[in-house]
Amino acid sequence: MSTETTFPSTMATDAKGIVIIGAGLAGWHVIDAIRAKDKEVPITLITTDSGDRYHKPMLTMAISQNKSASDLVRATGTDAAKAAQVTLLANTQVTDIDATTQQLQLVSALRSDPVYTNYATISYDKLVLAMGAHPIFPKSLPEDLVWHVNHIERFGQLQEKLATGSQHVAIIGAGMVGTEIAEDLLKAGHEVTLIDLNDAPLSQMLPAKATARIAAAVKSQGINFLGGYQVTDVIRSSDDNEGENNIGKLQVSYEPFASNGEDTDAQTSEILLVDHVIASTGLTVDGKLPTAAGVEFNRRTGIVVDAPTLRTNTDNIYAIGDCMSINGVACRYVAPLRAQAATIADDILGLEHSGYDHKPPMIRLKNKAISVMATGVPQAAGNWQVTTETDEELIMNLLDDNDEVSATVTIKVPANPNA
Ligand SMILES: Cc1cc2nc3c(=O)[nH]c(=O)nc-3n(C[C@H](O)[C@H](O)[C@H](O)COP(=O)(O)OP(=O)(O)OC[C@H]3O[C@@H](n4cnc5c(N)ncnc54)[C@H](O)[C@@H]3O)c2cc1C
Repeated sequence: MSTETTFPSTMATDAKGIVIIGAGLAGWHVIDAIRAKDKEVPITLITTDSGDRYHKPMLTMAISQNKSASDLVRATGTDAAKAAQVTLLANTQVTDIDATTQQLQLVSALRSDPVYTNYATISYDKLVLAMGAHPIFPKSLPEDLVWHVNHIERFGQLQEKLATGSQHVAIIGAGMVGTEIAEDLLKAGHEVTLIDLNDAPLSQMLPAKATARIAAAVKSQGINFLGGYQVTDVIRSSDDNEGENNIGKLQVSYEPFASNGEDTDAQTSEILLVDHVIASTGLTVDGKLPTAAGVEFNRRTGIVVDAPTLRTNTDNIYAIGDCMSINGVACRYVAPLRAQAATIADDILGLEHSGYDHKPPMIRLKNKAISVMATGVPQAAGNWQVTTETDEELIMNLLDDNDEVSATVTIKVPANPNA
C-alpha cells in the first residue's frame, strides 16, 4: 500500500482492485463500508483535491462559528488513507474511462506540477464514480469574480477574506444553501443581500404559502431579501464615478424577473455595490466521464443507477452521491450515503445483500430564524393542503393523484431564533 499525495510521476500504475473517483463524503463512505467487511482488498482513491475528510454541510455554518477550512478537516487525506490502507492519488484528475480495457486516464490536477502535461493510466476491476456535482455559474455570474460554497478549498479562501471585518455580501440563489449561508454570514456580522428569481426562498421546493413564511423570517432577521429579481451582470468596479471607496468593489446589476420570459424594461435595472458575490444557483454533473464509459447519463439529474444494486449500466461501474440519480431523481443529501455505500461494498465484494432501498431523506434547513422540515419528495407545484395553520406553525401535505401524501412540510417559528 502506498499513499501518494500528488499525481503519479511514473507513466503507468497498475494498481487494479477497486478504484474510487472522488474523495467527498460519498467516496470516503464507500471506503469505510468496504473496510468494515474486507481489510485486504486493494483500494485506490483518486481525487482532484487533497482528499481531506470533512463534513460538507458545515460549510453553511462555519463562518459564524469562526471556523476556518482547516478547523473543519477531520483527517487529512494522507492520514485518512493510511488509516484505511488505501492508495491515495490526490491532486489527480481522471480525464477518461475506457470501460472495455477497464482503464482510466489520469493527469495532474495541479497546473504548477512539472508533470502536468503527462498522462498516466490505471486499471480497475471495479470502479466507483463518486465525483459529485459542480456549481452552475450562469453567464451573468463570471466564475473569476464569484464565489461558491461547494468545496472546502474555495470556501477556505472566502472565509479568509471575510475574516478581515464586516463586509457586504450578495448571495445569488435562495435555495437551501443560499438561504443557510445568508444567515450564517449575517450572524458573523456581515451585511447580506439575498437575491432570487422567485418571490421567496425555497420556492422550487415548497408551495407559496410555506415559502412566504420563510421570506418573512429571513427579512425580519435583517437579511436584505430581493425576491423576484434576476442578476444580469457582475463586474469589478474600477470607475471612480462610483466613489473612491467603492473602487474594487463588485457591481451587481439586477432587474425584475419576468417569469413569462418577456423582456423586462431596462429602465428598471438597479445596481448593488458589494464586496463579494456568492453563487448558489444549483449544481450540475459533468457528463464527460460517464459518457466516455458508456454509462447511462441524464443531463439534468446525473448518472443513472439501478436502484437495488447501485450498478450503472456498464459492467463493474457503480455510482454514488451527488453525481448519481436514482429512480429519475438526483438525491444530493448526506443521509442516504451510508446505506448506499454499504450496498456498493457488499455488491463489489460479492457478499449477499438485500439491495439498497431508496427512501427520500428528511430535509432540514439549518437556519435558526425558522425551522423548516420536509419529508417525501417536495416540489413547488401540486396539490398542497394545509393541515395545521397557526402563527407559530404551518403544516402542509402534498397529495398525489390518488390523494396519498407524497410530501409534508412543517414550518415553525422557534421560541428563541437566536439561540
Ligand atoms: C454548503 C452545503 C451545505 C449542505 N448541507 C447539507 C445538509 O445540511 N444536509 C445534507 O444532507 N446535505 C447537505 N449538503 C449536500 C451534501 O453535502 C452533499 O450531498 C455531499 O457532500 C456530496 O458528496 P459527494 O462525495 O457526492 O460529492 P463531493 O463532495 O462534491 O465530492 C466529489 C469529489 O470528486 C472529486 N472529483 C470530481 N471530478 C473528478 C475527476 N474527474 N477526477 C478525480 N476526482 C474528481 C472532487 O475533487 C471531490 O473530491 C450540503 C451541500 C453544500 C454544498
